[in-house]
Amino acid sequence: MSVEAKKETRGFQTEAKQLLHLMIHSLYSNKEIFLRELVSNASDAVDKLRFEALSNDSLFENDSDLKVTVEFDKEAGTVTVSDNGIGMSRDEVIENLGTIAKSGTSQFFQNLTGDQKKDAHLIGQFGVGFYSAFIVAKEVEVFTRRAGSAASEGVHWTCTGEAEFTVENIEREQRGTTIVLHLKDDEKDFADNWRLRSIIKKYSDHISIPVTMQKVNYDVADDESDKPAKDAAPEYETINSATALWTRSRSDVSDDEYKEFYKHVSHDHADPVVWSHNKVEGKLDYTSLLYVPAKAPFDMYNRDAARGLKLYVQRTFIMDDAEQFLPLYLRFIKGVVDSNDLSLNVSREILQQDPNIDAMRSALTKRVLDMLAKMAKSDAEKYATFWKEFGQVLKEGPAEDFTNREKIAKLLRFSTTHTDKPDQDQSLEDYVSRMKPEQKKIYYVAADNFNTAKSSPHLEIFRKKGIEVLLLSDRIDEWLMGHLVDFDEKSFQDVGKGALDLGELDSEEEKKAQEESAKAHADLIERVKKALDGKVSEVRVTHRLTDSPACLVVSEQDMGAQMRRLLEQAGQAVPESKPIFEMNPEHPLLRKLDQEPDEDRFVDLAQVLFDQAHLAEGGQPHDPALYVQRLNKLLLELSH
Ligand SMILES: Nc1ncnc2c1ncn2[C@@H]1O[C@H](COP(=O)(O)OP(=O)(O)OP(=O)(O)O)[C@@H](O)[C@H]1O
Repeated sequence: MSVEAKKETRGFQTEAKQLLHLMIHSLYSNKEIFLRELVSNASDAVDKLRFEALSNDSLFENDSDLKVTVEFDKEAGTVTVSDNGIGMSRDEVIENLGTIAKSGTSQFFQNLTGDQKKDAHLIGQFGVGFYSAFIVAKEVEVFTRRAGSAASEGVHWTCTGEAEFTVENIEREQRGTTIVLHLKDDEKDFADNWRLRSIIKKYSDHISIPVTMQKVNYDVADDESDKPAKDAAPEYETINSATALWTRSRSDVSDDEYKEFYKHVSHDHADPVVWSHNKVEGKLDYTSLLYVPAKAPFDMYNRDAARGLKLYVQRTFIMDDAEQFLPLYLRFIKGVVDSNDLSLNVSREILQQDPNIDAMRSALTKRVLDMLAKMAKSDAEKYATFWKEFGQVLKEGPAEDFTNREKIAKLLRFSTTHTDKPDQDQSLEDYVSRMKPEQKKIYYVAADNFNTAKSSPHLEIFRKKGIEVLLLSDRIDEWLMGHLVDFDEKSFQDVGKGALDLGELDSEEEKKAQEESAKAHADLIERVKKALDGKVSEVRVTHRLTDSPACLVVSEQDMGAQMRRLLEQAGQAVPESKPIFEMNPEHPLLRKLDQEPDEDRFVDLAQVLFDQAHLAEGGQPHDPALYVQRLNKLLLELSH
């Protein structure tokens, strides 16, 4: 049955056009990567065929010698990459080569700065793929047919890297894909035997199927040696090692090979930061190769974003994004797991139910946590960069993974009053090593941003006594603290919660003085309580303040103030609770208040102090206009 050629010209999606333009310009200094990308895609296509053929042998069409072939024609100025993999249907060609249907694409474009250097870096994180062909080609032709389809359902796609591409149906005997690059005039040097071979060796050695090229004729003069042998039937030879990299022993794989393999599995353009390669034998039999990327992907916080490892069973590719092997808080890890125990027709559903997968998941989780701990120990600078990219995700860990709470806690980094800098670079072990002998708890303050945390009135007594406090300002921090409970047998204490109990950090005299102060100010406490009329649950004198007149505290059982604000912003119902108002009776304003005979002015001043306590912790007065009125009234009286 012949299929109508149906030639059509289509426009690229606008973003694809922009991406193409940007890529051609920003990757100009590393042009040869186009071959890596095309060979990588070809190898993925072969993996997919092998997988689909597990349940439908006929897809091999009597040709199960799976490989990628690279050819060139010096005179015509072309380089051709062919595979006998899964191929594409007409719809798939349009879908895959005419749109960039990736989540995060629009964020990517929002992040572009116009500065070519910075943007080149961004494009690295995005992955360049098929379009990189246009770095060296003025025109790209794709000939393809999906495995299992009729020869008449071949497809021919062409594009000159401008706004449009064409597609038409063609007859194609051979299943799989052939990509022909018509090189730009100044890139014709790529149509060269030795150049192509060395690029394949450099970037595609780890590809597990053979990457072949035509044999060269060594018997002729040097200038002829880059021409294919003139035999009747051309002979091909394999250029790469063609063994799955993870099956090789660690000592046989160079760092560069590990890095190139990472780029193949992750579609990332940048080098990974660290990796861990392990064979496990015994009850379970599997190999894993896990990588930590250098940069967080744009869609790390998108719930639907792809995550997980590439799963192989006895070296046969089974699926991408197998998410059952690692917990969500390690979703940034890339790599491969190859099991000898699973069945070749394993599905996502089966993976979810298999108890062996749980065992692998906890082993792989430990492996990743150990790899991170090792990096933190051996290279603080590297770890700091890692933390900047992925720290927020790791903070989800203690809530998700109770068993590894202690291990994860050791990996956390914080800002603290020890450095008073926004950089999160202090570990809990650092904190504990600096604790005073009498100190029993790890103190923290949580606020909307670093500056509010750092200037929180709750810290005044801690600063005076030289006690270190963690300064938390990430959205997830209070959630994290709710799940950490303790570290090194020391519990965590929010300095804005409950009555301040410094335990042995306060001397007996100090404790006595506090009790006496409370008694001496009983009248003032009553008056303020009346003035604040139902807005607070309690009024008391405090000794946590040295410079501020007053602050707010929530009771031990109540939700922290920062968590409350976050939930309110998200439109969630938050249980009603009133703060405790703590005053510093030694402060001149409080002394003045204590002696204020005019009841109206007393109420105004008490209300202003209450509203200011809200402001100081990054909150809002309940009635900002009324606050301003009261404050102005007091200021005017002052100037009389
Ligand atoms: N040789 C090929 N055979 C079959 N399908 C292919 C081939 N090359 C590309 N494709 C299809 O085109 C899609 C787009 O390829 P492209 O290289 O742009 O992106 P990718 O490989 O998915 O990811 P990345 O851009 O991160 O490399 C692929 O996902 C694949 O479905």
